[in-house]
Amino acid sequence: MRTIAELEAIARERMEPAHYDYYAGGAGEEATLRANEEEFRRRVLVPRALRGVGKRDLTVEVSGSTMSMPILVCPTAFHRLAHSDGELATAQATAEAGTVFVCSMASTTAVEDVAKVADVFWFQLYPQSDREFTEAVISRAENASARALVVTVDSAVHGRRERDHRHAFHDLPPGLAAENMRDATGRVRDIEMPADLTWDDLAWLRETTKMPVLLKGVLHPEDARRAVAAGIDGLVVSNHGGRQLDGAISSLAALPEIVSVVDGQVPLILDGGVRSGADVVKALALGADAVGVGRPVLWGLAAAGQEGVAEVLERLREETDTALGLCGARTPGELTADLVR
Ligand SMILES: Cc1cc2nc3c(=O)[nH]c(=O)nc-3n(C[C@H](O)[C@H](O)[C@H](O)COP(=O)(O)O)c2cc1C
Ligand SMILES: O=C(O)C(=O)c1ccccc1
Repeated sequence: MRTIAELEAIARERMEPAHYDYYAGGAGEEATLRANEEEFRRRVLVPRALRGVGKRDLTVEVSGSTMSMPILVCPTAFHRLAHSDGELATAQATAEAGTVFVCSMASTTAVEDVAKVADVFWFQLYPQSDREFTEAVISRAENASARALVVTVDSAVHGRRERDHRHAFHDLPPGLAAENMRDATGRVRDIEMPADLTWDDLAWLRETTKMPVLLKGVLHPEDARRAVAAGIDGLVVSNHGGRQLDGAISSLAALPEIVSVVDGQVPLILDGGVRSGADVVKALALGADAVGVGRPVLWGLAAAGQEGVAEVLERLREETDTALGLCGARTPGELTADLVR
């Protein structure tokens, strides 16, 4: 079984440089991109002995979806840049791993096709200024039986990504399109970053769907408090993998204050920089209910399609199981903050 770093090296060789850099890169000087991983290195685990952990059980339930491990696949755009099977390969490997695939609004495969291979999947949304169109996209996801709606709120404007400017990467190659952005006439719309969106729109969004609604990209504890007050069903603590505000706090550093305000009222998912089972255990011990992985899955996909995604997820599962046992826990729920320094 290859390491994530080995799969990334293969992905880098196989991909167009512009596409590799689109995946790998972050905003600005990429300080936040680096900080996500660095914060995991800075924190260490203090393992526990003689706890009789027996056989571990990694299963968790988040927002009504059961996952075989506390790791889900983050929404990431344009999987067909990595591999011709695109999101179908990712969704199928994730379903076979027994966890949740979050389908990006910017997927190069229609959500209806993702639904054919994924039993339990969620859908990520950038609300568009055209409410009718936004409602149509939500209906498509809901009719395709997506189990939750993840509304990304860290993207009022597009982050400045220097690598994309350097390569002049703006458009998908011919033949690929953001398939969830087709309107009734079949025309593909550009995805707008929702600059005018406010908490008022959220109330509207909340009423347009029966799916649980999670907010993705919350870092300020006051926003977490507001989201809970607004009846939001869950939060993803995230800085978008360092791709939006360079200089933003790392997601792991932001977690403890959010855990403290949310106080167990809604589930918390953390993403950004999770690269090992020990990272998963650190995030859970500090109060996340599950973590998301973005780039590692893309490296697996680019290196070896569905098999590569399966490899990444199985490695993370085994490492998480090992780290959990060595920390003296039988289940994710048994992890406590005192295990992290
Ligand atoms: C290539 C790429 C595309 C992404 N596209 C989306 C997207 O369409 N919607 C979204 O909410 N987040 C998107 N993200 C952010 C991820 O959901 C996630 O927050 C981030 O990748 C987690 O960090 P990690 O890559 O270090 O695991 C994207 C990230 C990457 C790397
Ligand atoms: O690249 C991204 O991080 C992202 O979220 C996005 C947003 C709009 C279209 C495609 C991807």
